[in-house]
Amino acid sequence: MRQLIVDLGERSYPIYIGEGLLEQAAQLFGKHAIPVKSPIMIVTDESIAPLYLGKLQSVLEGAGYTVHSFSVPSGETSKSLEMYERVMTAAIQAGLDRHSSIIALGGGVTGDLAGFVAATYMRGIRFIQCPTTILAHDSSVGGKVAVNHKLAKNMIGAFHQPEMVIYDTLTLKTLPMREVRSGLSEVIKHGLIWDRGFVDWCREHAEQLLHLDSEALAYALYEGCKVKSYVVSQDERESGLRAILNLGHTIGHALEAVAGYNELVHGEAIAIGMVGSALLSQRFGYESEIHRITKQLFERFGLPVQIPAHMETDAILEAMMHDKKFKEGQMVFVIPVHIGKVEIRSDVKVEWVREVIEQLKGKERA
Ligand SMILES: NC(=O)c1ccc[n+]([C@@H]2O[C@H](COP(=O)([O-])OP(=O)(O)OC[C@H]3O[C@@H](n4cnc5c(N)ncnc54)[C@H](O)[C@@H]3O)[C@@H](O)[C@H]2O)c1
Ligand SMILES: O=C(O)C(=O)C[C@@H](O)[C@H](O)[C@H](O)COP(=O)(O)O
Ligand SMILES: [Zn+2]
Repeated sequence: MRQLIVDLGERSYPIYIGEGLLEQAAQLFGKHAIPVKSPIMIVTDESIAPLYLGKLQSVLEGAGYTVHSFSVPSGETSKSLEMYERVMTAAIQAGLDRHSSIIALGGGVTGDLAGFVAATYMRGIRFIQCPTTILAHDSSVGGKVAVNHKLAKNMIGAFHQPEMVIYDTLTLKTLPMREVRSGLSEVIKHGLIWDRGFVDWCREHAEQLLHLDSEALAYALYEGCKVKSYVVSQDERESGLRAILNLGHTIGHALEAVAGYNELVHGEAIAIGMVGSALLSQRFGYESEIHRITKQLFERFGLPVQIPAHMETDAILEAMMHDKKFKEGQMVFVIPVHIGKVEIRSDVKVEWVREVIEQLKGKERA
C-alpha cells in the first residue's frame, strides 16, 4: 500500500492507494475513529453498486456499522440539485446524525455529489472517499465538492475535505476504456502543470497505462495524487496557486455545459481544453512545441483534441463567462509556459479565445 498525506493542519488526511483496500475498509475506519454508534450511508452509482457496494457494505457491517446505501444513475447528469435533494432525503430517512459519515464509492460524479451532501447535511458531517475511477485520483483529493447548474459546471458547491481517501486500485480493472482514457487525461494534466519528467514517463508508458498494468497505474496515480496534494496543501481554497489545477478547464467546462453534460466526459473535455491552452500560450510568445507535444500526447492516449463541429462558438464563449476564475470582467486562463510549468494569466483577449475555439473546431487560422 502506498500512502500520501494531504497536509492541512488539523484537517490533514491520508490517501491510501493499493490493491484490495476495500477489504481493509473496516480497519481503516477504526484507525480513523469513524464512530460505530451512528448510522453511515454509502452513496454510489447504478453501475458501480452491483460491482463493489456489497463488498464494502459487508466489510463495514462486519465491524458493527449500521450501513445504508443510495445509488444514483450513472453519469454527469446526476451532479444536479435534483439528485442532491434525493440523496439528502435518503440521508434524513436513514436517520444520519451529526456523528454519521457519508461514504462516496465511485468516480468524480459520486464523490462531488456525495461530498456536497456531506458538506451541507446538518451543516456538515464526516465524509470518506472510496474512488473507483482513474479520474478520481484527482476528484477524491482536495475537498472541492459540487453539483452542476445547467449554465455552468460545479457552480453550486463547497470545500469539504474528506477524513481519508481509500483508493482500491483493483476496482479500476472493470472501467470501460473510454473512462480509462478520460482519467488519464487528468493524470497527464498533473504532469503538464508541474513535472516534465512525469509527462515523459506517461508518454513512454502509454501502452501500459491504457492496458491497466498494475505497477504503471499505481505509480501514475501516486504521482498525480502527489502533485494534487502538494498544491492543495499550499492553497486549500484557491486564492492563488490552486488555480493551476484548472489547466484546460476554462474551455473544458464550457464544452461540458454547452453539451448538456452528456456528450463529452470530463477528461475528454479538458483534454481539448488543454490543447486550447497550449494554442493560447503561443499568443504570449511561448514555443509552438508546447502545442505540438500536448496534442500528440492526448492523441496517443486516444483522447479527443478537437471541439465537436456542431458546438456554437458563441455558446462556448458565453459558457466560459461563468468560469469561477473570471475576475473583474476578465477571463482568467491557465497558460503553459513550457511542459511542466504553467502561469495564471488574466490578460487573455476574447478575440484570441474565439480564434482558438475556431481552430479547435478544425478551422485553421490563415
Ligand atoms: N472535485 C474535484 O476536485 C474534481 C476533480 C476532477 C474532476 N471532478 C469531477 O469528476 C467528475 C468526473 O469523474 P469520473 O470521470 O470519475 O466520472 P464518473 O463518476 O461519472 O465515472 C465515470 C463512469 O464510470 C463508471 N464507473 C466508475 N467506476 C467504475 C468501475 N470501477 N468499474 C466500472 N465502471 C465504473 C461510472 O458508473 C460512470 O459511468 C466530473 O463531474 C468532474 O467535474 C472533480
Ligand atoms: O481541485 C481543483 O482545484 C481542480 O481544479 C481540479 C479539477 O480537475 C476539477 O475538475 C475541479 O472540480 C475544477 O474545479 P472548479 O473550481 O473549476 O469547478
Ligand atoms: Zn478536472
